[in-house]
Amino acid sequence: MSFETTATIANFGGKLLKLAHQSKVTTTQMKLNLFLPGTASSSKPAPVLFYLAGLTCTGDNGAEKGFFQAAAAKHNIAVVYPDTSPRGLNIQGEDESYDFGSGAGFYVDATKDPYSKGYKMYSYITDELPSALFSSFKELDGSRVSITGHSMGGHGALTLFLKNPGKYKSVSAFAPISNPSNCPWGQKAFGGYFGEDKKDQWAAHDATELLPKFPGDTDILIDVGTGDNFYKQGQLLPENLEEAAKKAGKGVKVRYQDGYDHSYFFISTFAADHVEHAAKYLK
Ligand SMILES: N[C@@H](CCC(=O)N[C@@H](CS)C(=O)NCC(=O)O)C(=O)O
Repeated sequence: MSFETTATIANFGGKLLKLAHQSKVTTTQMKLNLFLPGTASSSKPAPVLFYLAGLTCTGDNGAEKGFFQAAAAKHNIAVVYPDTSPRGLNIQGEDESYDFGSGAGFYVDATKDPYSKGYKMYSYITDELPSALFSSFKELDGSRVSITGHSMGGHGALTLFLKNPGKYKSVSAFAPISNPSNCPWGQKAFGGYFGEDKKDQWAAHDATELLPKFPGDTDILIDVGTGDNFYKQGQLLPENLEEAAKKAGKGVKVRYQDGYDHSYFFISTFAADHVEHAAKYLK
């Protein structure tokens, strides 16, 4: 599957590519950004960090405001910034709310009509997109891949890692939705994408439920700002994940960052730490 490169932007000694391609699973054109460090070549392919963005975002937010490329260039890591949902499926109501439909795919494969038509972000991110990228860009090393994300994308990073042991070398998250079955954002999304089958379908995409079932130990880095209004409103629930980790004897380090909010000012402050966390496992 071939990509169209719509822009090539010099950045931190490497380049940021703006890409578009046709997706079979979403049935739409999908856009994304790809940062290639200057050192990456077909003879020395770079390991890859996926950054999954949050509600209302596209692949541009992280690339423009996350400040990942500076640290990624230093560690010779490529960064992939996918979109957060299909665009333009013309499902009725798809564009009506900021936390469901467009910009809010939740990194799941919807099973409920009408969203089951193309809201397949789980298959897109875990399978179709990496296969397409690794066959098109020989500068990428598809055997060394890590994942991180913010908010809804933090939920995506955690659940994709926990559901696919061995696929990702490491995971970290910024202000992740850590227990979606128990917060308003998650309940709205899972109800709309899966229906009411909480025991199977909801639990299968909930980091707090998945963590105890993960084979082997984990080393999960999470940052949450204490000034984050969504944290204060109970949308993120990192304590539930910490509690599950404690009970199951798994490694989860949540750093509560004093005074930081939910924005990209928070993400950019700690981006280098998350790239370094991935770099430890991508060497
Ligand atoms: N628009 C929503 C907020 C959504 C929001 O904060 N989204 C986060 C991710 S969950 C984000 O990164 N927004 C885009 C940005 O800050 O660049 C509201 O009005 O409450």
